[in-house]
Amino acid sequence: MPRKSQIPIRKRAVVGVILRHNTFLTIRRSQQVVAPGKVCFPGGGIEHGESEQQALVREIREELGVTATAGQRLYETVTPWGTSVAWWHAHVEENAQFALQTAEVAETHWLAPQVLLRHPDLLTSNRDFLVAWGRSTFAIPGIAVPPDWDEISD
Ligand SMILES: Nc1nc2c([nH]c(=O)n2[C@H]2C[C@H](O)[C@@H](COP(=O)(O)OP(=O)(O)OP(=O)(O)O)O2)c(=O)[nH]1
Repeated sequence: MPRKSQIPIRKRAVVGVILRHNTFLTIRRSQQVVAPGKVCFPGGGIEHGESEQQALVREIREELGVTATAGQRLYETVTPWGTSVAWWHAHVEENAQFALQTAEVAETHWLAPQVLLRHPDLLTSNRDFLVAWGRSTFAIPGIAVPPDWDEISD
């Protein structure tokens, strides 16, 4: 997905990339939201007057019931449906206990990058994000691109 897009921006969203022991925190979206059952990162729409960091912390609190801190801004994409997505590294405490808002989030899983990339229910825009990471378009602090990445991302 190109970073500079001709697609008109209709909405802005923020996504949290949270790591633990070389795995990503992923959510399975509930059946009641857009893209039901898809697997992606926590996140959501940026409200009027909110910064990306504020939206990131609010969305993670609403969806997972934990307090996150924003790390660095990793990347930016525009989805084919016109949402500008800011991808942020984020942190939660090692022993944080999630309290899921089940109307939005059906379940959480810590997934290795290779598992996430090959996940049959992965949100397509997240595949683009992972492929861009594998091409070193940007780095994610604390995790290296797996050596077999090229073979599995073809
Ligand atoms: N949550 C989330 N959204 C993503 C990811 N990747 C991606 O392209 N998006 C897009 C899908 C949506 O267009 C937008 C935000 O999605 P959303 O459905 O979770 O948020 P929303 O604004 O509809 O709902 P809300 O939580 O703000 O109420 O970002 C991802 O990994 N996680």
